[in-house]
Amino acid sequence: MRIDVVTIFPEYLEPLNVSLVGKARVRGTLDVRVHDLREWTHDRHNTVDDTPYGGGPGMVMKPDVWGEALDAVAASGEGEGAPALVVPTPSGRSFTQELAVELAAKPWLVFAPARYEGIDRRVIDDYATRWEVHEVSIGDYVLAGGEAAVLVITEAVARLLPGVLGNAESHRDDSFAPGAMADLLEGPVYTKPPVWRERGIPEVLLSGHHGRIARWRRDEAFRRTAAHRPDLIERCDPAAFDKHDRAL
Ligand SMILES: COc1cc(COC(=O)c2cn[nH]c2)cc(-c2cccnc2)c1
Repeated sequence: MRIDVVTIFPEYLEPLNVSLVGKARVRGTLDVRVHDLREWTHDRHNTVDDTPYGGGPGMVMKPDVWGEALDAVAASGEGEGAPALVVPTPSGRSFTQELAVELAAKPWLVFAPARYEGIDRRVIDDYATRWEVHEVSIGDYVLAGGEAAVLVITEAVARLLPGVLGNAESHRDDSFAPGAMADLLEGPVYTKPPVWRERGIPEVLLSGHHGRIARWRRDEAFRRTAAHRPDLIERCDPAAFDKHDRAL
């Protein structure tokens, strides 16, 4: 997968050089290119924003600068097919594991994190005639810029790419992974030492009885989900629980 990010804060994307995404880049599984939007300005102050038509607070990012930048990114990928443009915004489609899976199947993502009040609408309207466009929200709050959202989306997508997660970290039983049972939150996890600050481990986990352990984990996940995200319970398919139990 190729990922391009156009931003006025390239240093904000430094975390893409470390950990999971960093290793995937070294291995060649991911080709990540970060571009400074100001490269495509032509004035002395490298201006990327201007006052909003219709008045109102804040500034809007200029369409001409974004257009030149995205055209340059497009030109650098001639023959690689059209990318999907991903614009993090509070007014976008909620980013979920399902959308992460959808984006992980794309060969090329171009991220356009905005600052200020956003990007002139005509940029998205123009690119939507040539590229797939995903306006994506990572949550119901307003950030000063979309760069943090690019880090979140990139990590959630990268870990789904083949070979990116080591054997130790498996996403097979991910919370939110498509599939009725897996829409539960993760239950509690434990590791050595067996006693820590006078706290032991739930007996069932030491029993070696895999069926009982799986049922206990399912029940704990259900309990946690009911407490923190009852909305996810409604999406579960009871038949999947029976199937899960029958497989124990
Ligand atoms: C593309 O337009 C944007 C993008 C962003 C940055 O992304 C987020 O905040 C976000 C992404 N998921 N959840 C939050 C911020 C605004 C904005 C809106 C109103 C006032 N101030 C700023 C507009």
